[in-house]
Amino acid sequence: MITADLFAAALAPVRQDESLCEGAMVLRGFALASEAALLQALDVIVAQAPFRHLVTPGGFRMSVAMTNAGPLGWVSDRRGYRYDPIDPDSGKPWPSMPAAFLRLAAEAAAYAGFAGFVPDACLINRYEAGTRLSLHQDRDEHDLGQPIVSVSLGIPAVFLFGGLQRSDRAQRVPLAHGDVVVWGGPARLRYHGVLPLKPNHHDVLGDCRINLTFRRAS
Ligand SMILES: O=C(O)CCC(=O)C(=O)O
Ligand SMILES: [Fe+2]
Repeated sequence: MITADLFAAALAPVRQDESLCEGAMVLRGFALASEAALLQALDVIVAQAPFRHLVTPGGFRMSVAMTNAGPLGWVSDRRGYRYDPIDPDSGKPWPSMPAAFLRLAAEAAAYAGFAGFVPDACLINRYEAGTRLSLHQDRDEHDLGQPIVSVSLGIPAVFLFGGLQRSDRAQRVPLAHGDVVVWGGPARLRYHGVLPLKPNHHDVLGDCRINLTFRRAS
């Protein structure tokens, strides 16, 4: 039955997942199936909590513009980094976590081996040409047993995925619209960042890249 097998192989969805290390995976195109729902939900969030440039505790304006959805939002100011249920710009709770966000995050986490992921924070980053995110660890979350799920939308970027020490050599991972990266378990505290974006254009999102990172903050 060679022919039938060939047909089955041709019809199976093409998934090209890449392992970055134990506990970390790139799921190519994983978010494409829910693209329309994600973008619609994003519009609702940004209307309620517009993108803004936060200030680091050291007093520098971050080049990435940020907002949040969910019960907790990540904020930075002169007092430090923290999760806060209130948007400091509006004085109101952050926009609620859309169902399409929750579902995608849970599905991607489960696919990468982290079943039962229920994020309570989605940090939304907007990058333009030249914007970068320097190497850092995501370590403000209470339960480091839960993974991070990161969804790339819009123009491409090069993601840096390093080791457990800042000085460890980082892998350069090109990320395109719809790609999802999941890291947890032994990879949860790996340093990571984003190289300065090259000017580019995306049909739906224009000249920017939007990244959603789902976290269990509490
Ligand atoms: O934009 C990305 O791909 C990574 C974002 C990130 O590391 C973060 O928001 O902590
Ligand atoms: Fe991060």
